[in-house]
Amino acid sequence: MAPIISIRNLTKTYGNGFKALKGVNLEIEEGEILALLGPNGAGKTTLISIVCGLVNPSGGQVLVGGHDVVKDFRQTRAMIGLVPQELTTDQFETVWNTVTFSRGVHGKKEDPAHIERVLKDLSLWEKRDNMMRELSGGMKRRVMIAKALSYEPRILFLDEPTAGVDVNLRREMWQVVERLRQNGVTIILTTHYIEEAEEIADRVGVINGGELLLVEAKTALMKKLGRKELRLELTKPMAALPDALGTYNVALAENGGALIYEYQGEAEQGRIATLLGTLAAQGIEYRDLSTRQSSLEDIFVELVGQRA
Ligand SMILES: Nc1ncnc2c1ncn2[C@@H]1O[C@H](COP(=O)(O)OP(=O)(O)OP(=O)(O)O)[C@@H](O)[C@H]1O
Repeated sequence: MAPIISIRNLTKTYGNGFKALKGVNLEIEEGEILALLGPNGAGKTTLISIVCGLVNPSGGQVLVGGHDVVKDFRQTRAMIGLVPQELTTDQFETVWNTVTFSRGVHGKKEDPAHIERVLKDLSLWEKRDNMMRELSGGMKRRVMIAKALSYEPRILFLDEPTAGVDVNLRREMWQVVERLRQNGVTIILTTHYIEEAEEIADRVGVINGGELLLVEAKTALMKKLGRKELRLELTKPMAALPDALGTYNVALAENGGALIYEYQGEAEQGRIATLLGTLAAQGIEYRDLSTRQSSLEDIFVELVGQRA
């Protein structure tokens, strides 16, 4: 199947000479959820803005549904819903009108049944006659999504959908995204929260300094780059590592009270049994044992050299 979005050798140099994108290649399949991670100024918003036709590329090409975003702007824009970071609604308008107007602005003919479905899906139906200013922050964000869905886009861009919202609201938003995916909408979201990408994305792209460092299925990424740690709580603390453990990637922690073996991939995992055998042979006893997998956050820090 042809990808719904195809980005080829995309570059963007702003008027002041700043290179915000340096040759980005990316294909996005219909129905997937892609999370774009990157520190401030990485180029995420620039990339989204070009795909949405709001910023002109300096070089390369973007196809949406097979159409060029510059030449066939109308067709491509109609396929995309964009939920920006800032809340942009009239505070004295009702929820119903806000969402209905948005459909009209995008040139679609009235369809109250569709608006009703969208509002119900986003748990906004009870609030349809309330004014925007009467809503909580989380509800306002959901109205922003409803506005984007009002004209039935096949692709939805969410620019930092949960920036600054509390944990409960964040979880609620993730459920909304999951429901949208079940309806077949392709979703691209930018986020600073690694946990968010870990929770809801199928694939993760990491952008830094205008370059897409990698884009990979989340599970494959965790498998490939993720490290594991085996931790043994020792019965008797050790002052130093015995020579017999010299060939293993082990270290002492907690003033010699714990032994940590860091490993990556199946081969190193296979050495756990030998390591435990060596410990037994040395008379080193432990009272507890646990393993921990490095998170996407650890992987990100390693790639980008800083936190998201
Ligand atoms: N109109 C502009 N003129 C000049 N430079 C710009 C312009 N817009 C963005 N930039 C620069 O391009 C770089 C990428 O910006 P962009 O907004 O795409 O980053 P981002 O990854 O979305 O960051 P954030 O996470 O902070 O939103 C930044 O260094 C920014 O200062």
